[in-house]
Amino acid sequence: MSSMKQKPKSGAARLLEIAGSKKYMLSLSALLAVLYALLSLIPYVLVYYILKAITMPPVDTALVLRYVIWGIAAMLAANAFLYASGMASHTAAFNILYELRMQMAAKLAKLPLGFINRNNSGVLKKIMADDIERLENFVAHSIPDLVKGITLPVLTLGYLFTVDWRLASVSCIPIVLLALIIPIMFNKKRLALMTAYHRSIEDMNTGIVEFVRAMPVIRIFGHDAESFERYSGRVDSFHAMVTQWNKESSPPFGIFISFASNATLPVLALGLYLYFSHGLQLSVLLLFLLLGVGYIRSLFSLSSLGSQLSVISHGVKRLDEVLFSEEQQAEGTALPGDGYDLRFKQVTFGYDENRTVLRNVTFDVPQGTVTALVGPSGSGKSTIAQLIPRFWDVQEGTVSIGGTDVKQMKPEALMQLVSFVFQDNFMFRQTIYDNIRMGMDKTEAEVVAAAKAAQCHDFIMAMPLGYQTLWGAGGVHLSGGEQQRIQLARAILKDAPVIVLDEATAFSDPENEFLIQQAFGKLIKHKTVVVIAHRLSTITNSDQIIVMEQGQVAGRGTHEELLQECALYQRMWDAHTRAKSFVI
Ligand SMILES: Nc1ncnc2c1ncn2[C@@H]1O[C@H](COP(=O)(O)OP(=O)(O)OP(=O)(O)O)[C@@H](O)[C@H]1O
Repeated sequence: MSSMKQKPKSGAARLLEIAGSKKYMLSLSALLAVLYALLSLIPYVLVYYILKAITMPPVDTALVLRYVIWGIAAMLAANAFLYASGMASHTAAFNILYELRMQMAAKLAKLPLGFINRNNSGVLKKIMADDIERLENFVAHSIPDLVKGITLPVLTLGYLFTVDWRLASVSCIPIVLLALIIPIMFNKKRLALMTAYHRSIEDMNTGIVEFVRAMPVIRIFGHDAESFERYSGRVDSFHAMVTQWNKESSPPFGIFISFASNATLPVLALGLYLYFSHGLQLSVLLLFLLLGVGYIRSLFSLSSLGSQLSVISHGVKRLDEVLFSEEQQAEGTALPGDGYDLRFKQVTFGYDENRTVLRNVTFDVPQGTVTALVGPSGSGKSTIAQLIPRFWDVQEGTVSIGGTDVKQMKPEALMQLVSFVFQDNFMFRQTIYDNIRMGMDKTEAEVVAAAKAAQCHDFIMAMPLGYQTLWGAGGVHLSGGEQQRIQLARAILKDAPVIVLDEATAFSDPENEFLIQQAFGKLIKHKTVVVIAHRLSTITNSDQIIVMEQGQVAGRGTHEELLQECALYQRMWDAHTRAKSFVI
């Protein structure tokens, strides 16, 4: 399989490159498909000999019987070869699927974690499961079909030319037609249309999923499917695309289908003429009526191969976008340095080359202190947070903990150092106990102590099997606030010296606010903490507040200092106090 560093090929070339990794298996499958094609012709040829024998008395019954036996034997052998060819191509296909999935998994492990967050799990699942699965179709079916589709007509027509060149020439009409139509069907314009068509199917599917997810909001605001533009727009554009596709592809395809379906007529017309006026043998005429059009079926499968390939290539393109995307820089080997001071030094970062999101950001978070990040939406707070556990790598400057650049640190050591409390509460389908322990090397007493500190113990004990209750099993339900506290229990158990926390996680649920604040207090005690703040009142006591504005540090200090010195902070504080006095 190709090196991850080269630029990927595209279309059929890339498909063949992928298939090429199991060359021998596929060559075997192709060879067996050729043998199938050869043997599957024999019964027809024997029927011709039988007809010849019985139309020319005296009939040699022993010979006819021999022909019948050979015919049956050839038919059985042909099917055995077809089976073996399918087995070989399927074995190759499943091996390729396995390898690609392993490559994808290995690649995902090397990509920045932020890449996985950005491409939501649904998209990655689609690539790893559906797009790779489609390749099975190409390798296991399309390649043998292609071999059969070419070999069978060539062998058939080759043989027919040895019997009667005039009728054989007329039998070639469908092939000539296909040769003329294929370049028209698959010209650049149609290929582009085909790609647009598949993209429009995907857009529509995404629109459908969004529509279903957004149903409560849509209903509350009194909308329906038509007024939900993202849905209706996509359905409309799919409809327009199908109409255009039909308009463009129907004429050439229609011509081919109607000629190919009536291919018997010219053979029959010429055959009858030759039979009545040039003494053509009846057996020859029947042979051509059987074989002269019999090979057309395999041409039909060839004609649909093009559109199948386009669907598969589209999926492989998406797969390659992951397989060839830039990996995180080589893993560091350094162990954490002294202490847990966190330092951003002249950090510049953008998610892509075209747009800088953080510009020259410098600040220190001394060990054991709390720093709050505030600023308008989109100012870069979450981006700063994500750079600490190296979800992304900075383009310029350094992020260091205890004096060691996080890029130089051993990834496992960095992960030990930092707890990142996400906004999404992710629960695994396993017991509550394992959901807290998360594979960490901790004792049961430690797990329970963490659950108690996070104010989870009581509601866990009220569940049917306590800590051993399976999350996701029927009837097990936890409120949003309870799930947040489980998340805090995980972080407390991990006991990492650096904590990155999205304030929304800690305080978003008013009912649980008191309990969550208690858990939060236990979590951050004596830790180096960076908190992304959404409500200013909760962070006025922080040791330090960093005010972000359009990716730059606009102010730094304590609440009182910033009220004196930072105009943006003053405006934010005013807005906050006004909002608090707003009563419905
Ligand atoms: N994964 C991503 N890929 C590309 N751009 C991103 C990504 N995440 C954020 N951005 C962009 O980076 C900029 C800073 O976003 P960021 O989420 O850091 O801001 P924020 O201050 O945390 O905003 P909020 O308070 O709304 O969460 C925004 O313009 C945003 O559109």
